[in-house]
Amino acid sequence: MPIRPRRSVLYMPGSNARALEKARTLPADVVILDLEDAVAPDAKEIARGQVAQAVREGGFGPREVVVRLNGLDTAWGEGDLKALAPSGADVILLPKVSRPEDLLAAGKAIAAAGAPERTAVWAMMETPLAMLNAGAIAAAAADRTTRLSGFVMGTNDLAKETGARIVPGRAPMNAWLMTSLAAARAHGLAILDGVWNEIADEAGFARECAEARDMGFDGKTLIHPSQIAPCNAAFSPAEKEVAWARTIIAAFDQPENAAKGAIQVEGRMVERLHAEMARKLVAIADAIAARETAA
Ligand SMILES: CC(C)(COP(=O)(O)OP(=O)(O)OC[C@H]1O[C@@H](n2cnc3c(N)ncnc32)[C@H](O)[C@@H]1OP(=O)(O)O)[C@@H](O)C(=O)NCCC(=O)NCCSC(=O)C[C@H](O)C(=O)O
Ligand SMILES: [Mg+2]
Repeated sequence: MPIRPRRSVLYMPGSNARALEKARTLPADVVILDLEDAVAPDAKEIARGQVAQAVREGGFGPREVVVRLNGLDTAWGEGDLKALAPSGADVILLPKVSRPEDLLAAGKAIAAAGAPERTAVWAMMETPLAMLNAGAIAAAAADRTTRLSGFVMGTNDLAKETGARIVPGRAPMNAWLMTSLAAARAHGLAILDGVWNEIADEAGFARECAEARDMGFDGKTLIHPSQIAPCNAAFSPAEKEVAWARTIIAAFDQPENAAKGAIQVEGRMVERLHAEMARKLVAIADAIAARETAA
C-alpha cells in the first residue's frame, strides 16, 4: 500500500452543506463526512443525501474521503449503507465497533450493498468492550472480507461510557490509547487519535498533538478548521529528523557497512532497525511534500 499522510483528519457534520463544500479546499489530509453523532436525529436523512451527493461529485483532490455511518443496528444504519456503500468513498468508518464479529457482519453488508473493492473500513474504538477486545478486533483485518485497515479513537464516547475524565495528559485513558495502538500496529493498521474539544485552547491542543505523535499515532482527528495547520505541523517530521534519517540510510549504503548489523554514525550507535525506521520516515516526509504541492 502506498504511504499516505494522515496527519490531520477533520470531521464535519453531513448536515452542514457549507462545511462539506469547505472540505474540498481545506489543507486536511483526510476528511470525515459524518452521519453519526455530529448530526441531530431530525437531520439524518438530509445529511445522508448531502454526503452521498458530495462523495459522488468528488473534487476532494488529494484528501482521503471517509464517511462515518450510523451504527448498522440503528434506525438509520441500513439506509446509510445503501446510500453510501456504492458511493466510491475511500473509507467507511463504523462507529462503536466492540467485537470482531461486528466487522465480519459489516463487511458482508458493505459488499452486499455494492461497495467497490477499493473502499476500506475503519473502526471507531470508543466502547469499553472495544478496549477489552482491541487485539481481536485488529486481528479481524486478516479476514479480507472485513476490509479493515484502520482504527480511530473515540475519546468522547470512551469518557461517556466509562466515566473517565478527559484531562490534560489523558492519564485515565493512556492505557486504552496505547493498547489500541499496539493492537493496530500488530496487525498493520493505521491509527488516529481522538479529538480535542476545546477549540479556543490552542496551547492545550498543540500539547496533545505532540503527545499523540510521540505515542505513535499517524495523526489526530479534528473538529474545527483552525486545528488543521498546527496538527499538520506536529505530525510532520522536522527537517532535522529527515536529514538524520538520510544520514543513517547513506551510512548503511556504504560498501564497508554492507555486512554490519550495527555501526557508529556521528557518535551514535545505529542498527539496521534504525535504517528501516529512517526509510519509513523519509517516505512519509516525501508523501507530505507531495501532498503539500497538490491542491
Ligand atoms: C464545533 C462547531 C459546531 C463550531 O461551529 P461554528 O461555531 O460554526 O464554527 P466557526 O464559526 O468557528 O466556523 C468558521 C468557519 O469554519 C467552518 N467550519 C467549522 N467547523 C467545520 C468543520 N468541522 N469542517 C469544515 N468546516 C467547518 C464554518 O462553516 C465556518 O465557515 P465560513 O462560513 O466559511 O466562515 C463545528 O466546528 C463542528 O460542527 N465541528 C465538527 C463537529 C463534529 O463533527 N463532531 C463529531 C465528531 S467528534 C467525536 O465525537 C468523535 C468520536 O466519535 C468520539 O466519541 O470521541
Ligand atoms: Mg463517538
